[in-house]
Amino acid sequence: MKKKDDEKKDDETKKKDDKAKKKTMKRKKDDKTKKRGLKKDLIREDLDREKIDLEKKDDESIYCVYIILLTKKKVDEKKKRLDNLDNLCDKRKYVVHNINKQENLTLNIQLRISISNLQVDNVPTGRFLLCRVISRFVKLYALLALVEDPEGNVERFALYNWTNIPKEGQSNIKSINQLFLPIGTLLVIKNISYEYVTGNITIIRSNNPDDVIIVDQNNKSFSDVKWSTNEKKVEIKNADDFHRCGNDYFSSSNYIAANYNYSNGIKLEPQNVTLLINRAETCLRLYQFHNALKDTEIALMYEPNNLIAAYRKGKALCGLKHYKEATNILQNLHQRTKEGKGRGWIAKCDIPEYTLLMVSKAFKVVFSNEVFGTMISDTQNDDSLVEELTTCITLKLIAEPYYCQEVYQLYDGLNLSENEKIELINKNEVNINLIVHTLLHNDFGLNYNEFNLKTEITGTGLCILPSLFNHACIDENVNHFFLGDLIFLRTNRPISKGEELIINYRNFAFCYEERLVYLKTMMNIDCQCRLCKLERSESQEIRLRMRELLKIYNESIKPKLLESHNVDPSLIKELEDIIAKLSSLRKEHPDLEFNTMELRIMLGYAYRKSGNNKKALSILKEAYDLYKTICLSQIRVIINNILIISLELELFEEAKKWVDIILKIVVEPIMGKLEDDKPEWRKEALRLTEKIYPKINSFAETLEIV
Ligand SMILES: C[S@@+](CC[C@H](N)C(=O)[O-])C[C@H]1O[C@@H](n2cnc3c(N)ncnc32)[C@H](O)[C@@H]1O
Repeated sequence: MKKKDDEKKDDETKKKDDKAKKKTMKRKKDDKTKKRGLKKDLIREDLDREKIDLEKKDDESIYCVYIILLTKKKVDEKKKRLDNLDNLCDKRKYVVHNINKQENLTLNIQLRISISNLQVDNVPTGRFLLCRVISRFVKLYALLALVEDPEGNVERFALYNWTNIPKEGQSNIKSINQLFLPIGTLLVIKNISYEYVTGNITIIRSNNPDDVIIVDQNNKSFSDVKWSTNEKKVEIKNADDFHRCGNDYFSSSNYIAANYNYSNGIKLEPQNVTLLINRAETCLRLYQFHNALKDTEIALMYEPNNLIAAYRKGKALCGLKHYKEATNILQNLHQRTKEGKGRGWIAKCDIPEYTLLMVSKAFKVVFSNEVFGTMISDTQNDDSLVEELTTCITLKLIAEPYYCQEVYQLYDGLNLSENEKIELINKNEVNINLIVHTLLHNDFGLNYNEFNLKTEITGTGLCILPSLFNHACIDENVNHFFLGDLIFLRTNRPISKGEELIINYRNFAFCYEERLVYLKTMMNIDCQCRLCKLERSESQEIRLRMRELLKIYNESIKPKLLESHNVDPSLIKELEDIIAKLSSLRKEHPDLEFNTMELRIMLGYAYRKSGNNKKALSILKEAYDLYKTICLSQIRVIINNILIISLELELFEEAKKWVDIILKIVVEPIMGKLEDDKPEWRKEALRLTEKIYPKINSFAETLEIV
């Protein structure tokens, strides 16, 4: 019975509990509905009002609604302002509050520090950074944005310890979408710490909101400060300007600023493939693989055969660890390029003759007089020069490892897999093997060992952008020329849009076998120039015959001519005979008949030695006419000899004409096309040759040209 009573009691209690539970649930439901109603009301109200008084609300969720609301209202505007940090940031919307007080700005402008003077891991005491926000802030582990200083330096900026839930009773709180932190906000930051985030990526970090002063728009404290980008902004008008500006930042390794400029260009020309693939490269370097992938995919939509876009897409996929997809793309790319030349320069528009394409400062050069303590150069010294260059570059990379990426991006001939290469590039590790191989394929001789010219300083150097030019043994359309450690690249004829820009790596003797050793064995070049094609197509018999004739010249004629005081006329006869035979073997292609070039110079020398200067002169002039459009380096030797003989024959007017010809050959790659009808060019040109080819100046002095 007791048991039954107890059970009854339990039932009643249970019923009461259930009733209470139901009541609580209903109340909760009502609360929720009320809150929803409140939110709806707020949304409705806010749609009508531009500003709401956030400080009055204390419920975090209401702030969230506010942000969503703003997002809805400004969705179009925000789409336009696609920020590159978007992919990294937390997509939930935050309201972040500044809890510091606006300070009275009595800062001494002398204590302002520029971004370029910040040093990693060194807090500059007493100094402050004046900067302005140039990108939207995003909330990641901190609040992140880009800032620029008055000098135009751009850097990442992270604000730590800013609360996103305001504490009760706090005044002076602001949300990131309200009064401060939009693009253009002027900030003063004290106690700045400058750090590496990963690799060589740096960031300005502020740990204490009290160190950040948001300069009121009406505050005139910094009204005298000139902002370099204000001036730039006036100048920048179109996508090309942004492109150029982006490239400038890119070459100084400021990938954030480069990205920012490319993005501005893309806003103006969304279908500009070059801008898209350039921005993709900046994203890759900033480890923003998602963004890089997006850009390359858009670029490939417009230009499905764009190899660079495909290559960068492969790299982005690697970065995202989609290895299978990346391998497919890169293998396909390898297939498409393996018979080609790899990267190179292609004309994007018609380029007129004598256009200066590039003046590039060498990454590093070494000169023969630095290495050997002498001005005299010879072939044995070439290896020592390259060794010295290897040492210098290695030391430079040890001291400044962030330069590794610049050097390692060049072709190295090591056949590393894409991943291995990317890993090496990302590590910034000094790798001697890679440096040696990179130099092997990219070093530039500063002066070639020319026929008996032993008075010039030679040298060798590594140049980054010029290293992307491919080679042709003849018909190169770009000439390159060194002045100190600057390399000048100038077109030597009009170039049409789409044509490849080509240089001649080495103007050495045009003997096929000799060239083949250099091209195939050393440089891994399967040259398809007119000359190489012709030589490949010639029969074995013709080749053997040529070799035989050249052997006779080298072994039994040349040494005798050089050594003997009196030239035996039969030697001259023999030499003429060989020249005639060699020419007849190429009679169908007289313009590609280079085997006789040295022989013709030697014939002129022989006639001069035997006292027949007139004959010597006519032989050399004939040689000049044959090769003047093709072989620049040897042409200088021919003209030198013509000049010497003309002076000996006292043909002064003629000699002056030849001084003009050689002056132009030497200085036009640097100065551009010289106009005959403006005689003042001679003075300028001779000032230049004094430094680079003083031999001409001694001729000019003898002839009293200046
Ligand atoms: C100085 S790099 C030139 C840029 C290189 N194409 C790249 O992708 O970085 C020299 C290398 O380019 C390639 N190259 C240059 N000219 C070439 C040509 N005419 N034919 C084939 N490959 C060439 C060879 O692999 C050579 O070792």
